[in-house]
Amino acid sequence: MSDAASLLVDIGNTNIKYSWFNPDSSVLSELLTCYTSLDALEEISKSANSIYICCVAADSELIKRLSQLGQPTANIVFLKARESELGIANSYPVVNNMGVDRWMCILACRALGSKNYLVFHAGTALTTDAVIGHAHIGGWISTGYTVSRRAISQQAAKVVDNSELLGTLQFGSDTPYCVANGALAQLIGVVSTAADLFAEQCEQFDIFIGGGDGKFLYDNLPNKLTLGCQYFDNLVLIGMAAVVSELNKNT
Ligand SMILES: Nc1ncnc2c1ncn2[C@@H]1O[C@H](COP(=O)(O)OP(=O)(O)O)[C@@H](O)[C@H]1O
Ligand SMILES: CC(C)(COP(=O)(O)O)[C@@H](O)C(=O)NCCC(=O)O
Repeated sequence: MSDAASLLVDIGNTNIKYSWFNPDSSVLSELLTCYTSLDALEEISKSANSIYICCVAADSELIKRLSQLGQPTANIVFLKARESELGIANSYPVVNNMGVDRWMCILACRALGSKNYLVFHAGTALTTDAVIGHAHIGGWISTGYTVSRRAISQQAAKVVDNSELLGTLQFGSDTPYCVANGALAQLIGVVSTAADLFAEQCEQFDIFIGGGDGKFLYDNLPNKLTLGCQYFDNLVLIGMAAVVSELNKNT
C-alpha cells in the first residue's frame, strides 16, 4: 500500500468490510473486500492517512468508535447519499433517508461503465435500485436471505430454521428445507420481478448483484445469462472508491 492509499470502510447492519484504495493504481473492480471486526479495524486504521466510511448502522457507541479511527492524524470522511453525484440524480425527495450503501452501489455501477441498470445488494436487506441514464428512478427494500429465515422461525412456533442448510431452488419436503429454499426463492423473485418491471420502462439495461449473499443469489439465479447479470462482491467499496477518485480530482 502506498502513502496515497485511503482506507474505505463499509459498515453494514451485519458485517464490517474494508479495502485499501489508491486512485493512482487501484482498479475499481478489483478492490478486495476484507471482512473484519471493529477491534481489528481500529488497529488497521492506524496506518491510514485518509479514512472514508459508509455506515448504515446507528449504534451510538459504534459511531463514536468509528469517529475516532486513525485519530489524531487521519482525515475521516463519513459519506452520505446526495441529491446528485457522478452525474446521477437521486429520486428521494429527502435524500438523507436513503441508505448511503445503496447510493454507493448506484454510483459503483455507473463507475463500472453502465448507463441503465438495476442494482441488487444482498446483505442484511436485499436492496433494489433502478437507474436510467442520469436518473435514479427508485428502488425497493426487502428482507435479506438470513433475515427472512430468522424472521419466519422467530414468528412461527413450528417453523424451525437450520442455519447450516443452504437453500436450493427446489421445493422442500421438511420444514428446514422449506425455509431455506423459500428464502432463496424470495430473493430470486425480487430480481425477476424487478427485471420484468424495469423492462417496461427501459429497453436495454444491465443487472448488477453484490452483497455478502450476492454470490449465492447470482449462482442460483436461473435466468442470469438471459438477464445479463454481473456479480461483484465489492459494490459498496467500488462506489466509495469512485467518490474518493472524484474528490481527489477536485482537490
Ligand atoms: N466472510 C463472511 N463473513 C460474514 N458474512 C458473510 C461472509 N461472506 C458472506 N457472508 C454473508 O453476508 C451476509 C450479509 O451481507 P453483507 O453484505 O455483509 O451485509 P451488510 O452489508 O448488511 O452488513 C450474511 O447473511 C452472510 O450470509
Ligand atoms: C436498506 C438498508 C437497511 C440496507 O442495509 P444493509 O443490508 O447493507 O445493512 C440501508 O440501506 C438503510 O438503512 N437504508 C435506509 C432506508 C432507505 O434506504 O430508504
